[in-house]
Amino acid sequence: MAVRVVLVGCGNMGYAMLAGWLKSGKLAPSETLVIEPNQELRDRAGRLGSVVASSIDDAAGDLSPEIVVIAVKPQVIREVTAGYRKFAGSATFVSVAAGTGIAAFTEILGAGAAVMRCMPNTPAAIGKGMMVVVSNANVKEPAKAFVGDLLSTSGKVATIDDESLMDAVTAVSGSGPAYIFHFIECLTDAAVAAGLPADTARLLAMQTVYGAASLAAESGEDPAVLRRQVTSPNGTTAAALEVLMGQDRLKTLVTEAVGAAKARSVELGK
Ligand SMILES: NC(=O)C1=CN([C@@H]2O[C@H](COP(=O)(O)OP(=O)(O)OC[C@H]3O[C@@H](n4cnc5c(N)ncnc54)[C@H](OP(=O)(O)O)[C@@H]3O)[C@@H](O)[C@H]2O)C=CC1
Ligand SMILES: O=C(O)[C@@H]1CCC=N1
Repeated sequence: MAVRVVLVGCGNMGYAMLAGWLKSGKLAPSETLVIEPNQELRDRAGRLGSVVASSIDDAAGDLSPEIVVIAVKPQVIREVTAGYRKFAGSATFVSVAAGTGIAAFTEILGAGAAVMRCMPNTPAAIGKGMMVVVSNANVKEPAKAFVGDLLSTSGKVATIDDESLMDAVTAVSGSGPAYIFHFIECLTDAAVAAGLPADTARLLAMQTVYGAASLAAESGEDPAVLRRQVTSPNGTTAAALEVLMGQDRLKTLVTEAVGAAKARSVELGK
């Protein structure tokens, strides 16, 4: 089968998306070409059945991909993207890099290049990702639909028209899984400090976050209502929430954290 999608960079994010796409069956492994210099990561992609190469120049055959997904670090994105200029006339480029704007890509690929920016997150690997997409005017409807279809296999897809919102998106859903993982770490440590064995502590922390997020998502209920349903007057939850919510402690911390991530996204784009 001909290669339809070239994935450039198969680290944490690239692999998470690739795994999601292939698991869905919407793309055959042989329709994906992974360019990744790191042999271990290349082999990992190869085990999913993707065609792999260490550089685009080493990739065999005449390629005419529909989509080129750029999933390398923002620090190397310009030099790496320049190596794919030859596909700019025919393929749609999809960048998942934090910060780097569409204008940076059209500077490198030419003003007529079709460029989409997507901010995914790592739960994409199990089909539970959040992907936010913005496109330039050169992206044609069929390519937009194909990318949207592909991304939807990795989770929920939202489209925005205002690219400047991408810094905030990155700070919330792009980086967000790390905040939740850290919360699980903290709850686990607190459970151990409260006397539970380590494996029980981990199970309780994980299942509680999973259950609470699932209930919030599936019930569609306002999280504040769900919170109140747990909180008996003068009970245990009220005691804990006084610590977390008193003087808006957690809210202040989360707002500061999201602000720091957003500021860093802006910086990465410079
Ligand atoms: N991790 C996440 O949760 C998210 C990441 N992103 C974005 O995704 C992008 C990738 O991040 P992440 O996956 O975490 O980073 P990783 O470092 O895990 O992955 C990037 C990979 O690209 C490889 N690479 C370097 N140069 C080339 C090249 N010329 N051709 C092909 N591959 C190359 C790197 O190899 P080597 O290490 O050997 O240089 C590395 O394996 C970033 O731009 C980030 O902003 C967006 C949303 C979420
Ligand atoms: O930390 C980062 O810069 C990337 C972007 C969003 C998640 N990871």
